[in-house]
Amino acid sequence: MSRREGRDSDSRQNRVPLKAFGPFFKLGCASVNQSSRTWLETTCSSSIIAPNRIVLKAFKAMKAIGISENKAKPVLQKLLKLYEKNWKLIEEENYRALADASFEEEDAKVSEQKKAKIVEQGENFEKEPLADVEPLRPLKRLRRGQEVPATPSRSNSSPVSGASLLRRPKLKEGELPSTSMQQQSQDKTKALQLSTGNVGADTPCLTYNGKEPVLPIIAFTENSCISERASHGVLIRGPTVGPLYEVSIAVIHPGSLGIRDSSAGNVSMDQPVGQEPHPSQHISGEYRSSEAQASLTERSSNCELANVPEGSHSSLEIASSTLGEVRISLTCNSAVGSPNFHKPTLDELIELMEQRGLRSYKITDPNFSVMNVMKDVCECYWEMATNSSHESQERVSVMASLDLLRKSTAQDALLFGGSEENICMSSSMNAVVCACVRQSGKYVYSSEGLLEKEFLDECISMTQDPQQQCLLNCRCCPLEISRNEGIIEPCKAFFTPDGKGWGLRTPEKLQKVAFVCEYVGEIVTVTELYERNTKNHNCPVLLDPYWASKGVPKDEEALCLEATCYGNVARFLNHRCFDANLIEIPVEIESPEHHYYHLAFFTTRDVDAFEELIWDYGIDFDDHDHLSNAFQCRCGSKFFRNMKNLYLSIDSVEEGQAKILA
Ligand SMILES: C[S@@+](CC[C@H](N)C(=O)[O-])C[C@H]1O[C@@H](n2cnc3c(N)ncnc32)[C@H](O)[C@@H]1O
Repeated sequence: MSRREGRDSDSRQNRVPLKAFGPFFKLGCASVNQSSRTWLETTCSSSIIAPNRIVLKAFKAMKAIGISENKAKPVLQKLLKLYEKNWKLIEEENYRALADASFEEEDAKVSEQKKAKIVEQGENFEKEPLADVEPLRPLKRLRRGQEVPATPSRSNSSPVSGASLLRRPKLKEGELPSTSMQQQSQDKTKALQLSTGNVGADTPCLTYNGKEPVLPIIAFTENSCISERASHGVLIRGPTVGPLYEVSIAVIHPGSLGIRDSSAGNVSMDQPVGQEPHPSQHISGEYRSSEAQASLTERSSNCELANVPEGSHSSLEIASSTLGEVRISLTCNSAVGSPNFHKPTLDELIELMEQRGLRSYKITDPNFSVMNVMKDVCECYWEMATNSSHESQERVSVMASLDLLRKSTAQDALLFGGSEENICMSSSMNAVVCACVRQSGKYVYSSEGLLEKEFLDECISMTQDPQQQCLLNCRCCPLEISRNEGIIEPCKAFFTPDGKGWGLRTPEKLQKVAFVCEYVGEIVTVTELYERNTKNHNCPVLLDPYWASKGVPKDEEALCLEATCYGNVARFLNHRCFDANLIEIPVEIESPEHHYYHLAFFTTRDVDAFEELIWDYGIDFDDHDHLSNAFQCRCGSKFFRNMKNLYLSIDSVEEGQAKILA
């Protein structure tokens, strides 16, 4: 298994398997299929239920949480019809669906009553003197088509011209004031506890006096706290009275999670059955790396707005795959017209879901996090989109992956010390820092993230004619030129006069920075290298620069180049301490991940004709544990590192020279 594969499988293992969270997504905060999405709208006849033991058991369970048989019965009928009499679904989680649906039903009734009352009282309120009017923060924006009011600062008490003013409600004794943002945030915390059914006896409960819409505060019911419910559902209340507001719902944008884009996904409000969603309610995913950096708070505040039409929708769909196989949605009780509606922030929502996950589903994994789950979900349908034969999905996923590739390679190349204009993109998988992009290199992707036609044609012809393989690489790189035009030819092996065995030289004078040749050899693991136990080692070169930086280096994983048995002329290059006339430079050709590279030799200074070509092996001659101890250095450099063998070395050099002269 390659190093890359190894890492991928590791990360897969660390992933929380999605199916483990099945129930978590299915109820309360998420639904998984079309039928459950619209179950509240379904009607059915009462003849479905027979008063048998199973039914009585359901009623008993409802009674235990304060729902009378009379109330539970019609709801159960609907559910049975919807679930096609599948009792298993109804019995799940101690009749969770039935409980939730009963509450919804009840809320809807209360809402109707409240609605009438609020309208009536609102009319009276209009007649009160303006002196008492305190400006309140208007909801974010009025509905499309209405004028958008300027947003007054909360500290500024003077009303902003043209803004619609909302009134602060008068609080009854014992009620929580909501005059400061801090107070609101405390309220939110409490409200969050409330909505998960986790409330202490002394938990205050904000009530509504029925006069005006109040400051947005997270989900409270009017007369009773949500805590009275046994339900654990995430509840977002939308306004059902007064003007229709466009409020920001905590939409989790897959692309803003810093992960691969769930390109096929949509974010939309539920629509009544049979109705197409309005295009404005869809937010198509598009990966933006800058968004990926954004904090959670920023992300939530950047969310696009979704319409919450009056008196409708029990479910807010956060994300879905195009074909609807996967859906994540929030239960949204907009049937109850609570002017106390407060848009939950993403953090609040996550906290709530985590509490829910930990409590209701007894998740014991300390690393459980909703964001991880979301990430998994998005990754899952990313994969679905990638594998799907659906044309648009394919196109989107290809675009996204190219975009990712482009960004990551460009960023990596910059990390490698290049500048943007120096990034060579003349290969589909390549982003190397080199000057050739200035001469002929072009960016191979169009602005839409699609491959340039010319490049595509080139790739196709290369596939059809393997002889053209080299076209994939950057044809202006010295390495490619040398392959095609044979720069290596002038280098000749010769027997050195100073006891180093064979060496390499060129009959031509070489300019400084000239490319000389590539180091070619067998690719073996470090373990294999040691196992070979080659006595007369050529200098093995480690090919993975991150080998040691990834924790404990593993010899069986790290790859290196070994030229003892197979290689090119570079195998005759001898070592010189420090001031060698060649330098080895790693060059990326095919690898997009910067782990493996080719090794190219360039001159560090002008080199005379027939001067030996030498490079610094970079070995530590005092390190007796390693292969470097295999020979005694005779380079004769004044920066000689093999001090222990200094005299031996000089003797040998002189001896060798004497031999040659003779
Ligand atoms: C890559 S090979 C170079 C070609 C080698 N001289 C030959 O005849 O095949 C490396 C080997 O050359 C010898 N060698 C290279 N540089 C040397 C140096 N500075 N002093 C002594 N021996 C050297 C060592 O035996 C070393 O293991």
